[in-house]
Amino acid sequence: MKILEASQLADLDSYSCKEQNISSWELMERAAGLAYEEIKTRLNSATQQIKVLAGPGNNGGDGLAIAYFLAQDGWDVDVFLVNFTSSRSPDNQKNLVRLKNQAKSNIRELTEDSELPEFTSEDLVIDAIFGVGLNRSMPEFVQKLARKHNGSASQCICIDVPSGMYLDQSPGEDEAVFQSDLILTFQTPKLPFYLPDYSGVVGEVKIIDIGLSQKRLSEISSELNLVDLSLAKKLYRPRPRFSHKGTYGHAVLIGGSELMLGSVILSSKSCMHSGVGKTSVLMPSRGHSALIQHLPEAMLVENASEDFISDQDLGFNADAIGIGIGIGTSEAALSALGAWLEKADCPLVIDADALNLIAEHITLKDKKRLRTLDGQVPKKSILTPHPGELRRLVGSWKDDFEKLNLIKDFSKQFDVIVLAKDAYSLCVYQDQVFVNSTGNSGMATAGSGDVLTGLLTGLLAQGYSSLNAAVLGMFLHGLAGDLAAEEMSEESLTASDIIRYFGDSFSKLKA
Ligand SMILES: NC(=O)C1=CN([C@@H]2O[C@H](COP(=O)(O)OP(=O)(O)OC[C@H]3O[C@@H](n4cnc5c(N)ncnc54)[C@H](O)[C@@H]3O)[C@@H](O)[C@H]2O)[C@@H](O)CC1
Ligand SMILES: Nc1ncnc2c1ncn2[C@@H]1O[C@H](COP(=O)(O)OP(=O)(O)O)[C@@H](O)[C@H]1O
Ligand SMILES: [K+]
Repeated sequence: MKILEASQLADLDSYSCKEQNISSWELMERAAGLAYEEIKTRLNSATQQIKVLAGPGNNGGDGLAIAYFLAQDGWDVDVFLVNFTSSRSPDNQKNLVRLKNQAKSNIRELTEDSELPEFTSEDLVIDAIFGVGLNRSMPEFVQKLARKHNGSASQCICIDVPSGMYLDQSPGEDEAVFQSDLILTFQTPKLPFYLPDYSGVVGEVKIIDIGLSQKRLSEISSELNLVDLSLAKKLYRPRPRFSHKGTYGHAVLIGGSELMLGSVILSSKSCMHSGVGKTSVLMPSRGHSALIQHLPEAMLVENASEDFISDQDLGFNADAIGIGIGIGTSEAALSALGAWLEKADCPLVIDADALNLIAEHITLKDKKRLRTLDGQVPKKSILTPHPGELRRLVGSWKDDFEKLNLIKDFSKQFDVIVLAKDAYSLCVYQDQVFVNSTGNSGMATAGSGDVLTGLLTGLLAQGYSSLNAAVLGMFLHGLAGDLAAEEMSEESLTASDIIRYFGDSFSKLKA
C-alpha cells in the first residue's frame, strides 16, 4: 500500500473530485460520514461525553461534520472551535453554519486567551484540529490543550492524524502532539504511524477508504510503501508441481563461535522451513553433533576450527549465503568473514557480528571506503541490523527522519539492501522504503533475528531477488510471530515458535 506525502495527498484529493464530478465539500462529507460510522460502532456508554476539537482548516471541517452527525443521532456534543486564526476554509465554514443551524450541540470558541476545557475519564475527545496540513509548530495554546488532554484519562479519536504530527519530520523536543487511542486516517497510511519517535502518541490505526481515484493512486509514484498482505502476495512465487530440490536452491548458513552455537542452529532450522531445497551449515566443529541432533535435514560443511568459523571451501556452488550469526568479533572471525565476502559469488545475507565487524572497518571519518574489508561487501547483499548495529554502521541520528536518510545514503553508497529491524522494520534500497506492517513485541526475544536471517537466506536461495526476498521475508517473519502470539500470547513466544508458524504464514499468502 502506498504511503503518500501531503502534496501527493492534496493532488489525489483534487483529482478525485474532478474525476468523480463532486465538490471538495462532498468529498469531505463522504470522508466524515465514513469516519462517523466507525466512531458510532465504538460509542458504548450513554454517559460518554463527546468533545469535538475542531480547527479552522479542512481537518476541522471533518470534525464539524462528525459533530453534526453525532448530534443528529442524539448524542450530547460539546464543540470547541480551536480558532488560532480568524480565517476558515470554505468547506469548514459551510459545516460550521450547518452545525449552528442544527442548534443541537454546544459550541464554544477557544483562542489563546480562553480558559481551556477540562477532560475527564468520561470524555471521548475527537481531535480534528490539525490534519496533514500542519507545517510548523502548533500555536502555544493548542500545545497547552494537547498537554492538558494527554495528562487526562479521556479517550481520544484523532481524525486523519493526531494534531501536532508532521508527515515529514519528528516533533521537536518540547512540541506536544495529541495522544490517540484510535486514529481514523483517510485512504492511505501515513509514515509517522510506524516510526519510534511517534510511538507514544499512536494508538490503533484504522485506514478508511474514502473512494479516492484508484487510477490516480496507481499513477502517483511513491517510493514509500507499507508492506501488507496484498503486496506480499504479489511478491510470492507459487511452487511448480514439476519441481525437485534443485529447483529451490542450496542455502548455506555460516555462523557460530565457542559459546554461541544455538543461534546458527536456529537460523539453519528457519532456513530449512523457508521452502529451500537444501541447507548446508558451516559452523565451529564443536557444534556439529548438536546441529545434526536438532536438524537432521541439514548438511555440514567441514570446519577447520572447533571454536570459530573458517573459510573452508564449500566444494559446491551455494545459491545464497547467510553469514554472521554468533561469529563473535575475534581476529579469527574477522579473517574468515573477509575471505567469505571476497569469494562469495552468490547473494548474501549479512547479520549480527558480521555487521559489527564491517562497521568497525568502515573508515569512520570517510564512510566511502572500507579498510580491512575494502570494498568487499558484495553488491545487493541484504544487511539486517537491529538499532544498535545500525548505529554502528551508519552513525547516530537525531530523529527517525534523519535515520531514514542515513540508511538511504548507506544503501546507495554500497549498493546494498538494509533491513533495519524494529517494531516496524524498514527495508530500504536506495530511495525505496518498505515499512513492515507485521510483528509484535513478543518477538523482542533472543533469537528472533537469527530466525529472520535463516528465512531470508532460504528465500534468496530459491531465486527471489535480494529486494523481494528481504521485503517478503520481513513480512512473513512478522506474520508468523503474529500468528504464534495469537495462539500462545506475546509473553510466552520464543524464536523457535516463530519458525513453527511459518507454515500458517505461507498459507495466508496463498489464501
Ligand atoms: N486529502 C484528502 O483526501 C481529504 C482531506 N480531508 C481533510 O483535510 C485535512 C487537510 O486539511 P488542510 O489542508 O486544510 O490542513 P489542516 O486542516 O491540517 O490545517 C489547516 C491549515 O493550517 C495552516 N497551518 C499549518 N500549520 C500551522 C500552524 N502551526 N499554525 C497555524 N496554522 C497552521 C495550514 O495553512 C493548513 O492548511 C486532512 O488531514 C483531512 O482531515 C478530508 O476532508 C477529506 C479528504
Ligand atoms: N516490538 C516488536 N514488534 C515487532 N517486531 C519486533 C519487536 N521487537 C523485535 N521485533 C523483531 O524481532 C527481531 C529481533 O531481531 P534481533 O534484535 O536481531 O534479535 P536477536 O539478535 O536476538 O536474534 C527483528 O526482526 C524485529 O523486527
Ligand atoms: K487531527
